[in-house]
Amino acid sequence: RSNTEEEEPNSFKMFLQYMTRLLQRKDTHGFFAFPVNDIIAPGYSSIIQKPMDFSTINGKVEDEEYTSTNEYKKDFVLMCQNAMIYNRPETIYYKEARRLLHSGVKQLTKDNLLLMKRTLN
Ligand SMILES: CC(=O)c1cc(-c2ccccn2)c2ncccn12
Repeated sequence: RSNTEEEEPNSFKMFLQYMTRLLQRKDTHGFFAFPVNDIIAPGYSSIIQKPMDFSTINGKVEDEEYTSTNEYKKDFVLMCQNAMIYNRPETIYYKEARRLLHSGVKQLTKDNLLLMKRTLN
């Protein structure tokens, strides 16, 4: 390659950035855009051991902390499950998390990922 890896964004990174855009579009209220804080969610930091949100996921993609789609998928599922642990089932946060989880996991299935990779190359 003419220039070094650092200068040319690698295709895996671009793939994860594309996937995150697709998933984040489903979060229409933006509830999952930033870390949940204890002011809007009392006691959150003592109930949820491993918080996760899209801004953190985007940061990890940027810093190339994901070496596989499985690691990436784990953080997405963690983000949704946290919301289904902290929030009661009748809340909009719980319902949005469940919807996001189901549609996101479907999008991250093996064959869809393969399809996505093919179309991006
Ligand atoms: C994701 C989540 O659990 C969440 C996001 C939010 C949220 C996120 C942005 C704006 C307003 N609320 C929230 N508020 C109270 C309790 C829980 N939450």
